Amino acid sequence: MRFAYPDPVTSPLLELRGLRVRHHLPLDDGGHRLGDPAPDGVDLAVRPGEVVLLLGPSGCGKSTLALATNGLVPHVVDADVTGTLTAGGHDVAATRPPLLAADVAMVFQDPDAQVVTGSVLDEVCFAPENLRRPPAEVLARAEGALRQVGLWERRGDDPALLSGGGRQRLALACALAVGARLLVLDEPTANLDPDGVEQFYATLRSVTASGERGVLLVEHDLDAAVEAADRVVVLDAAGRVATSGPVREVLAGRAEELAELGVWLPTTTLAALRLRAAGVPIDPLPLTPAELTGALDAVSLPAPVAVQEPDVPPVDRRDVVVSVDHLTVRRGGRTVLDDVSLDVARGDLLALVGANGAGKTTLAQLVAGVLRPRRRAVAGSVRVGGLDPWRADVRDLTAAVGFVFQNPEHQFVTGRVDDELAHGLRLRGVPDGEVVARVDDVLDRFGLGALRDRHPFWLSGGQKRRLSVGTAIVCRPDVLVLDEPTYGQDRERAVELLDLLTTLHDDGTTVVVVSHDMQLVAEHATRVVALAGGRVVADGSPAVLLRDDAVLAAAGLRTPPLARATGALRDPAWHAVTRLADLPAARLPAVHLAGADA
Ligand SMILES: Nc1ncnc2c1ncn2[C@@H]1O[C@H](COP(=O)(O)OP(=O)(O)OP(=O)(O)O)[C@@H](O)[C@H]1O
Ligand SMILES: Nc1ncnc2c1ncn2[C@@H]1O[C@H](COP(=O)(O)OP(=O)(O)OP(=O)(O)O)[C@@H](O)[C@H]1O
Repeated sequence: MRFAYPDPVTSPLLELRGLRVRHHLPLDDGGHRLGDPAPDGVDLAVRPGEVVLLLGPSGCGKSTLALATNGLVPHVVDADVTGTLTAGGHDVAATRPPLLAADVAMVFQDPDAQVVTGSVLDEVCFAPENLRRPPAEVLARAEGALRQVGLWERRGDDPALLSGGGRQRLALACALAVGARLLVLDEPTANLDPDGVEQFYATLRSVTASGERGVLLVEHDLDAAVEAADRVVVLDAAGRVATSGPVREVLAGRAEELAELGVWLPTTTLAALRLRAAGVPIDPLPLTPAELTGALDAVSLPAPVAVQEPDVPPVDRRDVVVSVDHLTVRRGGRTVLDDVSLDVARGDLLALVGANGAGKTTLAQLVAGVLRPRRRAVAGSVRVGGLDPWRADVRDLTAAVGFVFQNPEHQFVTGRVDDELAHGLRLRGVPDGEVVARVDDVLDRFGLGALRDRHPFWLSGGQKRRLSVGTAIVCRPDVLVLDEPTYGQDRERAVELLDLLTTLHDDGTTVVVVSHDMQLVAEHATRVVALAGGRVVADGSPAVLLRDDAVLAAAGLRTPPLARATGALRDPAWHAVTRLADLPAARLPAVHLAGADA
């Protein structure tokens, strides 16, 4: 018998057998105890030319698995790892992370975690230089990668001065420039605008087209991912493989099962599930808007439940809680807000939308007083609940306005989850008994009770996000400003979070939320303001605005998936349907399919 060498063309680029990871949780005496396993006994393979999508509820071990592929777990993050793991042809357990760098390129869930240099171009050159590629090749690779993600024009800038989406694009460019055969991407589109998401998937297709490279993709937002992925592996809450197989077979074929696990499904699949439950015969389930249009055109449809007011009533001046008056702001030598005037009325649930770098975060932070500009850099003014947020005392300000950062780690100031929640209340002198009651309530609502003594940095991405929202709502401010609050969340948690925001809003809190998720905006916002190049380019009702192609194009946005599907239907009665809640839902199935039930 001849010895068979592994075939470099067809043998997997990544192969896990029985991978089990238990984090080391430090104890006060300097020792550690072991956390629960996540992932737990996972088998998975990525072959050349394939995009494999890894799904599962928050905390099930997706990021840990991703970090294990290049040895960061356990070489940098302490953990017990069992099972076997081969990546890019290396036995990872026996290889130090730097030696894997040429063959395994990674984009972390938190793009800030990987920035090491002072300029965008240097950042992209860094890895290929370290791999000792010739200078001309390094530059050519860097230019190619930066053009692919739309950052070539900003190559001279400091990465710290990019917007959140800009930093995410940079992290992707760095991974591409390495030229590794295996790419491991952990939520790479979470901060990208819809154009960026489209570009990202086009890039992914070109990366795998030659059949030599493969991708492991951890992603919550499936509306775009379904068209690019070949196979799916779904983990359950305990970190075990719940199901795996070709995308269509798993996401459409086992949709009900996945919804029950709390895993995202494409919006169109969710819509079809709801319609099926209301007696509309749709089989098989669609994965894309075009497939949903086709399925609905083939059956006779009941009337939709049109419940959304198409027009936003004019703002009543007596009820203005946030007022932005002719605000112009310069940052890093650029005008990032340009004569913005905006009144937010009590009771608005306002979504601030726009392309990466449009100025959303800057505006949100100025309103919340998190960013206090230098006099020379700003013209115009902001008032929140009668206060000037740039000069007000912090204690007064936290009662008026709460803020949730785009990157949750930017706001943690204590060493324990429960202290983090109590911090703002103690600062304001709230009595101890009430602090305990309010903290327990938030821990409970966000499923963080078992993690109350954990250091905030040792949480999963989704758990950090929930904690950051918790710290803002525990103070019960009149106005709550949130920058991308659902990124990194599984479906169940995102729905819960939005239900909670809707409840707070119904109870009288004014909510301003920055979001790239147009479906989420369609479902929950009562008003949408679109920014482009630092200017307000549209202000109105989601039902109207999110269908207006001219406005969406001007703001670099896209029609949300459900509106895209219904807008193309032959039956015009359905053209106004933008939300899952607009669908007839006579008999909702046991699984809670969306948080927007009217
Ligand atoms: N550095 C760490 N130290 C200790 N425990 C950790 C650390 N990072 C993650 N964990 C824990 O390990 C488990 C798996 O976390 P992981 O980040 O892999 O989950 P995930 O599936 O990526 O979640 P999410 O979708 O919320 O990002 C969680 O229970 C988390 O609290
Ligand atoms: N600290 C800073 N110093 C200088 N310029 C900055 C700073 N932070 C952001 N900018 C620049 O201001 C502009 C607007 O950034 P901002 O973060 O407000 O955009 P955004 O609309 O929130 O984008 P994203 O969707 O990517 O989060 C961008 O050109 C960005 O590069």
